[in-house]
Amino acid sequence: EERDNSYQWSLEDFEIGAPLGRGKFGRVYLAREKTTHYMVALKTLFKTELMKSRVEKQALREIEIQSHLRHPHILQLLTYFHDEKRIYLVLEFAARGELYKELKRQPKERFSEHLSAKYTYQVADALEYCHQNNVIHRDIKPENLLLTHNGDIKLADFGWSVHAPSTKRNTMCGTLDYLPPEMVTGQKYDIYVDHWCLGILCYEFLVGRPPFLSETSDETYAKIKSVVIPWPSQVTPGAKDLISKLIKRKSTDRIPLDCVKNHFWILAHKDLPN
Ligand SMILES: Cn1ncc2ncnc(NCCc3cnc(NC(=O)Nc4cccc(C(F)(F)F)c4)s3)c21
Repeated sequence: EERDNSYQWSLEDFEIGAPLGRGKFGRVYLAREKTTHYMVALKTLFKTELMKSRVEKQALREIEIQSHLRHPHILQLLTYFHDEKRIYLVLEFAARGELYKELKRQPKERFSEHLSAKYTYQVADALEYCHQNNVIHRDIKPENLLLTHNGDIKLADFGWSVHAPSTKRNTMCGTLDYLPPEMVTGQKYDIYVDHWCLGILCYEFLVGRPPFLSETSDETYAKIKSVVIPWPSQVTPGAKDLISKLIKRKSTDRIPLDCVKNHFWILAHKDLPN
């Protein structure tokens, strides 16, 4: 039977498969839509958990933001529904899973210049599209990047995204390593927070750990505010040039995303065979 847009999806429409991951608020399962056998990722969010952490508005904002974004490197929110206990996000399935697991699987837990440039390019492309739609992702890190069966990037989890500009705090403590100075000091911030995170991300791809990683969060904060980047030998001059142009204290000094996509180091490495 035809399903028009008013069709109400429910759990009965899906066969639930293996768990794909777990988060604070619920789990992600591989699932198959019964009539088309289309594979999806089904993310469950427990309403009680969302209410306890007072993030239910955020869930609605994510659904609102995600349902208007369409881009090859953004994980698509296909639809959503809820029952008395949970909200369900029906997401595009990224068959090669979480990028950070791929990073840890690498011989020296870091990517080649080719993969680092390819992934940095694809994230920049997705962020440029988000910013054109006035959306700041705010939570760019390897844990929020997924890989398709072709090995292409899907930017996921808009659970923390907001419309620019904003002063909303990233109240849930994830890793501090990706926080830019303006968010650490609670100032107003804008789309350029994503540029900072892209620089941290590119560094982590090449080195295997973020530049300000420290034993304690106080040390991490201090390093973020100092913006002193350690440069291990494997970071080539081209990569250092790009990263240094993104990890800038003054948000408006961070180069635009189209300059990232056209940077000589990106162009020299993004299309090379592995
Ligand atoms: C692991 N894995 N492997 C393959 C694969 N394919 C697709 N997806 C996967 N995983 C799910 C990726 C996500 C996409 N969007 C998300 N969105 C979210 O988690 N939102 C969210 C969370 C907590 C709190 C809030 C709230 F309420 F505060 F807003 C919102 S998670 C896959």
